[in-house]
Amino acid sequence: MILLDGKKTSEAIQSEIAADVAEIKKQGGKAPHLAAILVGQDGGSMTYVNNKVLACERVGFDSTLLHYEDTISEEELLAKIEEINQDENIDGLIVQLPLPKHINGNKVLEVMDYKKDVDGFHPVNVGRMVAGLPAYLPATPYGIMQLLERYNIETKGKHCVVIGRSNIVGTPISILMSKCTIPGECTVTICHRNTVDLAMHTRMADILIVAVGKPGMVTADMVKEGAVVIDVGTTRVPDATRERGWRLRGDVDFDNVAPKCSYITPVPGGVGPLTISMLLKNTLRAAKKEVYG
Ligand SMILES: Nc1nc2c(c(=O)[nH]1)N[C@@H](CN(C=O)c1ccc(C(=O)N[C@@H](CCC(=O)O)C(=O)O)cc1)CN2
Ligand SMILES: [Mg+2]
Repeated sequence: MILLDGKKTSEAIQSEIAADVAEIKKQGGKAPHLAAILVGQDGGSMTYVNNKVLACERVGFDSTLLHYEDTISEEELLAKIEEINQDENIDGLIVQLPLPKHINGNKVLEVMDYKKDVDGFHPVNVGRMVAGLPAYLPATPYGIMQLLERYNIETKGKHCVVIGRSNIVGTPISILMSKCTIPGECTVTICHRNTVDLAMHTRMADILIVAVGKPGMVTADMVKEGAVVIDVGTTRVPDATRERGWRLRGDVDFDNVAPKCSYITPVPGGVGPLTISMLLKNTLRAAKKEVYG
């Protein structure tokens, strides 16, 4: 069994990005600039956004963090986004999810300039990804593709089973894995809450990607011998032995599943760190006008 080291891969990608930024600056260009909007005080979201800002500093990007109270109205938030759309200094914009219930996430995405949508969530980027046109790919699926590529994992002709159909992970990764690109060329099955006999499907998976948010839901009996298992779950579960009172758990029962796998991602240290690196990569692509000219 080989552990897919997301931390190491993420560091390698960030070094490549930093070298690219240094070259841009050497040529007299300006640093890529990411703006991040955070609404409210959710602990996980604050950690992720802070980590994004720190990662920007590490690779030499400029960043702007806009943190609003969860009392901000939808109208005010949309107006802020319009402002950033017009700001020529800012290359990429993300709105950290989840948003408070009184704000319509779809409206927020649609008001964003799709050319700055470095999360790849705007319908234009989603549509272009499906059509196989240049687009910003959502960071987590993009990170999974990087892991498969950098570990030279064969995907062509394999059966990939995805559990979860979210717009952030499950749906886009299932599309990317089915495309005629490498990684890709898989036969893909998407499973969700209404799938009958989930284990029957997962046991057929050569590549199993789990993005549900239910700690330990994939048990050893659900996994084929030699499968590649990608665990996207990162749920905070209570743990009195830790100073902070919790630890992260993935969707896969790692201890019992790992011995059956050819490759597996740990949690933490698997897919999560790549989410941040691929956001940086998209921001660099935005600054270089690689996607939209
Ligand atoms: N606007 C967005 N919102 C959300 C996204 C996203 O891509 N764009 N994805 C997730 C959260 N997320 C980034 O935003 C994210 C999740 C996990 C990690 C990560 O590094 N996880 C580490 C552990 C970190 C920890 O100790 O808490 C790991 O798995 O090893 C980074 C980013 C939902 N919202
Ligand atoms: Mg994630």
